[in-house]
Amino acid sequence: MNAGVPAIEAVGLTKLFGASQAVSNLGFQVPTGSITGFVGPNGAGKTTTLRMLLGLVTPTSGHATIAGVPFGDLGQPARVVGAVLDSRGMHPARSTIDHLRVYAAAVGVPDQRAHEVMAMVGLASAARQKVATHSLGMRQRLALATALLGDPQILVLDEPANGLDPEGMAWLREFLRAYASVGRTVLVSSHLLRELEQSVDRVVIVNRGSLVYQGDMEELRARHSARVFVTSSDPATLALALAAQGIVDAQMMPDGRLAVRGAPVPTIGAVAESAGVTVFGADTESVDLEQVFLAMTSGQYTAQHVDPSGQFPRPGHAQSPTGYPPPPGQPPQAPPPGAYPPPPAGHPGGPR
Ligand SMILES: Nc1ncnc2c1ncn2[C@@H]1O[C@H](COP(=O)(O)OP(=O)(O)OP(=O)(O)O)[C@@H](O)[C@H]1O
Repeated sequence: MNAGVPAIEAVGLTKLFGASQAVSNLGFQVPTGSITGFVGPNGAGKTTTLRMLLGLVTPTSGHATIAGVPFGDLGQPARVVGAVLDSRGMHPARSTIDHLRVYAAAVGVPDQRAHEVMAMVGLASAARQKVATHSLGMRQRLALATALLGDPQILVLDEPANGLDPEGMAWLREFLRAYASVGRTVLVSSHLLRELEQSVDRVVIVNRGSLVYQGDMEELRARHSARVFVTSSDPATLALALAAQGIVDAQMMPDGRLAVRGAPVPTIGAVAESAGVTVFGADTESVDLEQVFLAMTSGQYTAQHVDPSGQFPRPGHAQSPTGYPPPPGQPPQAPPPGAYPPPPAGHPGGPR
C-alpha cells in the first residue's frame, strides 16, 4: 500500500433511498495501520456507508477509495480488503469447511487456506458442523474467516460483536489487535462506543448519516477529561497558585467551588498547601465515553464549557469523594441527580 495514502477514505459520500437520506455528505479517513471504530446509533447509516466503500451500493454523490483507488478498480479485491457485512446470508446446508472451500475457490486461494482461517477464528472443532446449526457467534467467526481468505491488508467489519458472548468479544479484541499490529488496518462498526472503546485507536462517529466526530480515542478522552471540584478556604488564592504552576484551567463555580481541569487531586492538594489554602473537599468528575457518545448522537451534545448556573453541564460525570472531609457544617457536595437527560426512545441505551 502506498505510504501516506489512507487505507480507506470517504469523500462527500451521500446516499438517498427515494426521499430518505441515509448518508449525508460524509467524509472520513481510516489511516493505514489503525483500528478505527465506526460508531453510530441504529439507522445512522453505517451499513449503507460500508456498502458504498465496498462498491455494493452506488453513492448518490461523493466517492470512496480503498488503498487509494475506488473499490471497483482494485485488481484483486479479496487480497486488499476483506469484509464482514452480514453473517446471515450463508448457505445453511454447507458445513463450516465446505463454506470456506467454496469461497477459497472464488477468491483463488488453495483449500489449505480454508483450513488455516478456520483455525484462526477458533472453528476447527466445528469443521463438519452445518451452518444451519451454528450459533450467531459461530456465524460471526465464520464470516470473519471468509473475509480473511485472501489475507487482506484491510478488514471491514459491520457489527462483528453482535452475537458474541463476553469471551468471544475478548477474543475478537485480541484478534483485531494482533491483525493490526503488523501494519494492517481495521474498520469496525458498532452501535455502542463501549463495545469498541478498548479495541480501537481511532473513532468515526456518525448520526443521521452525518459525521459527528472523527479522531483519536485519546483525543476524545482528553476533550472530555475529568475535572476536580475543590471546596477550599480561599478559591481565588488557590486559582492563582495553580496558575503559577501552569494549571490554568480553573473556573469558579457559583457555589464557591473551583473546577480544575488538568491536575489530579494530590497535585491540587500540594499546591493548596504550599499557598496556605485549606482544602475541605475535592470531588473528581469521571467521564463515561458512552454517555459522551449518547449525547453526541442524540443532538444534546454541548461540549466543554461550564454552565453558568453551576450545574454540571457535561454528560457522564459521576462524583466520587476523595477522602477530604467536607467543610465544617456542610454536607459533601454532589451533582444533582439525573442532571444528564436520558437517551431518547429508539436510541441504544434508551427505551426502544
Ligand atoms: N435498501 C434500502 N432502501 C431504503 N432505505 C434503506 C435501505 N438501506 C438502508 N435504508 C435506510 O437508511 C438508513 C440507514 O440505514 P443503515 O442500515 O445504513 O444504518 P445503520 O447505521 O447500519 O443501522 P443499523 O445499526 O440498525 O444496521 C435507515 O433509515 C434505513 O432504513
